[in-house]
Amino acid sequence: MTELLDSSSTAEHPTGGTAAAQAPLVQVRELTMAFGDNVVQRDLTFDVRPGEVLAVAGGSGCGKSTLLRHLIGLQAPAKGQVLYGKYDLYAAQPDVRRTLMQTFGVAFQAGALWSSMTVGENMMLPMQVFTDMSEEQCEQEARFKLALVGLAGSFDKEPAALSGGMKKRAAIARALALNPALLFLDEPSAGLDPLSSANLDELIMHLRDDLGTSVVMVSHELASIFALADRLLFLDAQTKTMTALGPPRNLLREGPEGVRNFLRRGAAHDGEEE
Ligand SMILES: Nc1ncnc2c1ncn2[C@@H]1O[C@H](COP(=O)(O)OP(=O)(O)OP(=O)(O)O)[C@@H](O)[C@H]1O
Repeated sequence: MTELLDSSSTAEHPTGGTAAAQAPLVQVRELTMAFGDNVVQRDLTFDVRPGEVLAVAGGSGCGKSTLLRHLIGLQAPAKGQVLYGKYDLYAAQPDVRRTLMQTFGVAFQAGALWSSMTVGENMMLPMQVFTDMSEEQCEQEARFKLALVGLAGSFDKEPAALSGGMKKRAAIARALALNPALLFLDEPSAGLDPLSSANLDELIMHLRDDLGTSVVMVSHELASIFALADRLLFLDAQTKTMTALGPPRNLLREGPEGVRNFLRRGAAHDGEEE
């Protein structure tokens, strides 16, 4: 497995200190993921660092979405651990696990808004369920989060009235409801036009650079990977394990051949010379 050094790992970071010096938010250790006897990926070991965008890429069916499901507590490992601080997400007591799961936000492809509620009500729901904030505070916070993602005027709208790009932004705003240090996104820009996709990239950059939010993002969009990702985790469908981890530009130059071939398709977007 190629692990290339991250030249930015000692840079000053908005969360304070340096990204490399801080304890990882998530430690994945020798994780094997399977459906019955069908092993999807084995022996995955990596960290999610504070304040980084970690992109997860690889060929179709290699297990990217399955990995996200393991990271957020939806699917137990066949082997190995997903650690949040000192806690193993799958061995923790139910109350600890519930608390851990409130430390991250999730905006998945299928994570559409509830159509029976307005956008604002959708935003307020997690706050009403998980905090003791008053109705007024929830509304204030929901309006703030919508403004953060550029949807200040959408509080009273029905989800059906939003465009594809706006729905994705709204899903991210809802994932931010409890001010998570970590956000999981599954193909955030899939199906968006280039302009909406670039706007979404900017939003993710803003979350990382200005709020210090860590983002783990499954993405097929090479332009987004080069624009956003501090590191790329590459899952190989053939060998069924990770074959590279590092900054995308480093992997483009020095990664294993399969990873270089994968990234080369996107280098043109980035003006990257080989
Ligand atoms: N519920 C399930 N039951 C059995 N096998 C599954 C299930 N979900 C996914 N798989 C299999 O696990 C493997 C990984 O699927 P996954 O959706 O995680 O891949 P992916 O990398 O996200 O794919 P894509 O890029 O096409 O979205 C695939 O072979 C898939 O067929």
